[in-house]
Order: sequence, then structure tokens, then C-alpha cells
Amino acid sequence: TGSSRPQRILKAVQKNATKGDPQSVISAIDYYCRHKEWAMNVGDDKGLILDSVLTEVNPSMALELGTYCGYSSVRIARLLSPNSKLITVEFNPAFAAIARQIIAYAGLQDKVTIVEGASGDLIPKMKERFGLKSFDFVFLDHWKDRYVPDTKLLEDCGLLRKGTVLLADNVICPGAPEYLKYVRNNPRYESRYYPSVLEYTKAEDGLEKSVFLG
Ligand SMILES: O=C(NCCCCCn1ccc2cnccc21)c1cc(-c2ccc(F)cc2)cc(O)c1O
Ligand SMILES: [Mg+2]
Repeated sequence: TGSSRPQRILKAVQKNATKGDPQSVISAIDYYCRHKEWAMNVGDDKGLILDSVLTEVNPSMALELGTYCGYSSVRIARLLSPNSKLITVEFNPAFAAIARQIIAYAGLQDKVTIVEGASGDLIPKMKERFGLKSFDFVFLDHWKDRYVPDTKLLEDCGLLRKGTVLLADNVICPGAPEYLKYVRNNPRYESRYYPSVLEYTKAEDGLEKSVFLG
């Protein structure tokens, strides 16, 4: 059988990017997915918004739900301060294996821990597994119907603190309408919508940033 899309993306990184240079890895993936074959990375347009929110938050502990090929893991990890960490959760072992190689190619393997499994199973085990108190930043980019239950789970497991920033991808396309309702009508969150486009297209999409107020 032939290669998978993530395998082809890894090949494009190995061919066109410079080992240890995260920006070249990001550019190689964006070029491939814009000109060769589309893939569900957060992409360069929404990626600039992700970068700016990250720079503002400067998290010590970051969580990503939905690794895929590791594109946004590289975007996040490249901006983390020394000793800051990213935990990224991926459901699909084949995707996780590719992401591990792309993150390592960027030279960011010491900052990123990839955990395989379902968010609903893993979130309740995070405190004990990683000895962490809470997350400073959470990037939601997994199953869109899991955004609300997993946000509630993060609250209930005491993994959010006053000021934790949640950033959700795809709130317009494919859409996360229940999530928008949940965070926008909730006194425990201060939300703001960042309009953008669906990765590598002209279709409308955007990111929702929600600050947990405790
Ligand atoms: O579906 C998307 N992402 C989720 C992929 C599956 C995640 C599975 N998963 C990972 C960790 C994890 C942990 N627990 C449970 C499940 C978990 C997605 C889709 C589109 C898209 C697709 C077609 C189209 F026409 C327009 C847009 C664009 C995006 O940017 C996306 O992110
Ligand atoms: Mg996405």
C-alpha cells in the first residue's frame, strides 16, 4: 500500500527543511500543504494568531489536544522559554509516530511530550503522571465535539488556574458551536474571537481565545 498523507508531509520536511530549524520545518509543511496537498494543520494564517497569543501568555506548561503531524506543536514549542514544556495528546498512533519525527527534526524533542490516547481518558491522569499543578495555556484542536466536555474536565480536574488561556481552532470551520456557546455565556471565562481563514484556503474560520477567571 502507498504512503499516508502524514508520511508524505514528513518526507517534505526531510527534503526541504533544515534539521534543528523550527521555522524551516513550519515553512516546508505550509508550502507542501498549500501547493501539493491540503492537510488539517492550523496553518500559516491562524498560526500567526497562535504565535501572538503564545508570546503574550509565555506559558511554562502548555497542553495541546490534537497533535496530528506536530505542525502546531512545533509552532508552540519554538516560542516556549527554556524549561517550559508542551504536552500534546494524539489519539492516532500513526499520526503520533510521524509527529514525533517532525518535532525531533525541528530539534524540539526536549520541550515536547507526545501522549497517545483519548483526551477524556488522559486528562484525569495528567496531574499524577506529569506532577503538574495546572496548565498556563491549552490549544484545542481535536474532535470538535470534545471541546466542551474536555474543557469541563480540565476545570473539574483542577488543571486550569486563574488566567489560564484556552485557544480553540476551527470554531467556524468545521465549527464548534456548542463550545462558543459554552465559553461566551460563561461568567468564568473572558472570550474573544480572532477571525481568520481555514488553513491554506479562503474559507472563513477563526480562533476563540478564552481566559479562565477561576
Ligand atoms: O477534525 C479536525 N481535527 C481533529 C482531527 C481528529 C482529532 C482526533 N484526536 C486527536 C487527539 C485526540 C484526543 N482525544 C480524542 C480525539 C483526538 C480538523 C478538521 C478540519 C477540516 C476538515 C475538513 C474540511 F473540509 C474543513 C476543515 C480542519 C482542522 O483544522 C481540524 O483540526
Ligand atoms: Mg484544526
